[in-house]
Amino acid sequence: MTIARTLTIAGSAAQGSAGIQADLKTFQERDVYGMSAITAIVANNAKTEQGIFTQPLGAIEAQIYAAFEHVGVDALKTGMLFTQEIIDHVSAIVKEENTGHIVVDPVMIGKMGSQLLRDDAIVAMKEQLFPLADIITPNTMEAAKLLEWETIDNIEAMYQAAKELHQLGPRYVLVKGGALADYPAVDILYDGEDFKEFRSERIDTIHTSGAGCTYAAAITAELAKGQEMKDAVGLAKSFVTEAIRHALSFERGIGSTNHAACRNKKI
Ligand SMILES: Nc1ncnc2c1ncn2[C@@H]1O[C@H](COP(=O)(O)OP(=O)(O)OP(=O)(O)O)[C@@H](O)[C@H]1O
Ligand SMILES: Cc1ncc(COP(=O)(O)O)c(N)n1
Repeated sequence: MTIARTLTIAGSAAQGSAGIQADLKTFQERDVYGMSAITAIVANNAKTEQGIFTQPLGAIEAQIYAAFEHVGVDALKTGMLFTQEIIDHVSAIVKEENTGHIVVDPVMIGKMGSQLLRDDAIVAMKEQLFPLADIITPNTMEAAKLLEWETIDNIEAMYQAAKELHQLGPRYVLVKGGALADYPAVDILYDGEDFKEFRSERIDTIHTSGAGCTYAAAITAELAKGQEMKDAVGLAKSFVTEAIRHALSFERGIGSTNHAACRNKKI
């Protein structure tokens, strides 16, 4: 039996909703083979680096090589990379090894407030990683930070941001509008020529931890299976919308996107 092979290079989110955990759960739900290279272990929900345990560069490198050498990779995704050193190292390996698709989710701050990318690592993300990417998937806050804009608070600004981010070298830019509370959940895809909007109704829930990771992981899975980018994003959008609709509350603040919400549906 053959199966599409996916790799996530990201942080471990101990509470299970986001990061590596969200990615592997999503890969499983999308019927692809999932592998992981853990960059950091995140065991905090607070606004400090306490509880963030960065992995040594050698350990990150060994995990990525294990995936490429023992199995092979049809598509990979990056999530929390945290430091400039990790971005430089991962970019160099991916450039040398990869022949498949690359999805870059420029994770910066977790929904629960953890800083997941240091400010001095943003330049490396833009210069080293974005030119390698088939698609980058910033939310509005991340897009504004990448462009050194004060804010992105409407759909016109999302369009403009997608255009400017495309100049940094990725094949596609997907600006996610989940944080724009006055609008439906609109995301803008741009390929350097054409725009496409992906819309869903806004679901009234606070339990969206992991939504961005789940969305990018689902895109990665669909690309690994051979879908074209627009179809991959469309399928992933439907998947993440259901995961938010059936989100899990653990009655302790922000709960989790439900990665298994589509298990018995045809999406
Ligand atoms: N309340 C909501 N209802 C419906 N869709 C939503 C809602 N919030 C976010 N989304 C959608 O979920 C996907 C993830 O977007 P979001 O903007 O939350 O990413 P993110 O901020 O990177 O997520 P995370 O911080 O969880 O990684 C997008 O398709 C977005 O439009
Ligand atoms: C290790 C890790 N990676 C990514 C996220 C972002 O996801 P969210 O913003 O939903 O918490 C996270 N919280 N933790």
